[in-house]
Amino acid sequence: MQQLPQAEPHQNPQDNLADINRSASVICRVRPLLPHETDQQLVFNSNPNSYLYQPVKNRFGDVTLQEQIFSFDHTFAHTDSNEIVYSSLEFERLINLFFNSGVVTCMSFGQTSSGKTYTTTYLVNRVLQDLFNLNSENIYSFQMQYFEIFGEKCTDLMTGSEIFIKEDNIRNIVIQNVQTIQLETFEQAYTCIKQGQQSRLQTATQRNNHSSRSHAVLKLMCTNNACPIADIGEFYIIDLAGSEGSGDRTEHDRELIKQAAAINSSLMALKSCLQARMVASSREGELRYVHIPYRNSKLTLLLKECFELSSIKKSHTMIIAHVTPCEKDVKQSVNTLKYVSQMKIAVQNAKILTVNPENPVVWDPVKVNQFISEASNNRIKPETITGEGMSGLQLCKLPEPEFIQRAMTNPGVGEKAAKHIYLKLWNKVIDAKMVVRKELKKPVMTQKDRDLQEQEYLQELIKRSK
Ligand SMILES: Nc1ncnc2c1ncn2[C@@H]1O[C@H](COP(=O)(O)OP(=O)(O)OP(=O)(O)O)[C@@H](O)[C@H]1O
Repeated sequence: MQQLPQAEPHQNPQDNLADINRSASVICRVRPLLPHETDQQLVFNSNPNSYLYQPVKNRFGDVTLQEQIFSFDHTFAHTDSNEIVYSSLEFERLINLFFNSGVVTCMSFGQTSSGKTYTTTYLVNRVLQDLFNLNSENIYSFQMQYFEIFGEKCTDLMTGSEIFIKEDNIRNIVIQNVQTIQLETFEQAYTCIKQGQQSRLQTATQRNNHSSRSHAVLKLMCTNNACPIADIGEFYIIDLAGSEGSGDRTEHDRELIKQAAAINSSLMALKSCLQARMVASSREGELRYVHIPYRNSKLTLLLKECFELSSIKKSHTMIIAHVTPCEKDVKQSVNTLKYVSQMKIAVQNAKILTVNPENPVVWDPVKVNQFISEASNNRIKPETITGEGMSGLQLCKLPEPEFIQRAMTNPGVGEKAAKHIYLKLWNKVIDAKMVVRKELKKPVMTQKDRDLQEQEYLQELIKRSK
């Protein structure tokens, strides 16, 4: 068979990585051949794109390698170590976003035995190390939740109890019955995670002696002790269960077939959301609003923020596509690369919403107090509801009975009046949502529009200088 061209030397991805705020990056990692795969041909090359060499037979029976190219923000060859992956992807920037109330999601995607757990385990340890190293002045406190999703069933990996992933009344995702662990040192966090990993659903399959049969989600949270009203930062590190092609399942028993079906169906839901997200991004104007079916699985419900066309939160989603270098896995590898590289196109066109000051969710404590005073004609003292101060998001998260009870501590304020103020707040939330919908339908600015705007701006400057 034809020789595979040599992998290009490792490159610095700095310029390739997408903007860290409100965006995403797509990465590809190829693992090396394993000792039992020495009879397999390496069919990958990488950097700066991923080239896949698909073996094809011509009519004379000769096998040649046909090149396919996929575009990623960064690719790692089979020779790159875990530390090269970690340092090249500039996790420090993601940690900074997390410290600044952002939502970071890093997920490993790919077929069974492609190296997802190998990469994720290392990333988790390095992120935890850096969290504590970068927090030497104890400005931040960290908490973690660690759970697995198997089909529609979610289990806390620390306690073994069933947990529930749901949407609350302001469409935030909440996880009920999960244990939140306060993290004090790297060593304690490391021990907790090791313990959780041992509880994860794993089975020996024909492709992997320790195949993960569930999606493992580590959710790290960060509170800013210097600024209690700052939103909590969230950092999700997700080791997805591997997809299995028919060739990977020939020796499966009943239980394994059931597991494979559950894995493949939730990955299918994830792929549908990625696809819908891409369609939405590639459209303009009225057609831009596309339904993203994130409620179709617990996994996609949890990842809702990653598919949002627009959000007021700063976020970054990193998807690491894992592939094996083997010739026999080409079909599955093409599938993985195709789906994940779509996300790059989607993200390039992501829309950043202008912050609507009328949206209670973005209010600062001063604006919150002003609203309570004005809406109640000064009958309610704001501090009776907000204590030492509350952001708008915190106010919206206050359960209705609690809000009413606090408001009624003011003389002369009855239940009806308290409820009225609560409804006024919620009307504002709903009005803000309608504005978002309208904004999404606005056409996205083309390069031509931007050039025109630039020209007008220059002319204006010239006029003023005269
Ligand atoms: N980059 C790498 N370098 C060396 N060995 C690797 C690398 N990536 C994976 N491996 C090895 O390949 C095997 C399969 O890896 P791993 O269990 O991480 O796959 P996986 O994608 O998580 O599989 P599954 O979806 O079945 O859980 C393991 O023995 C692992 O040590």
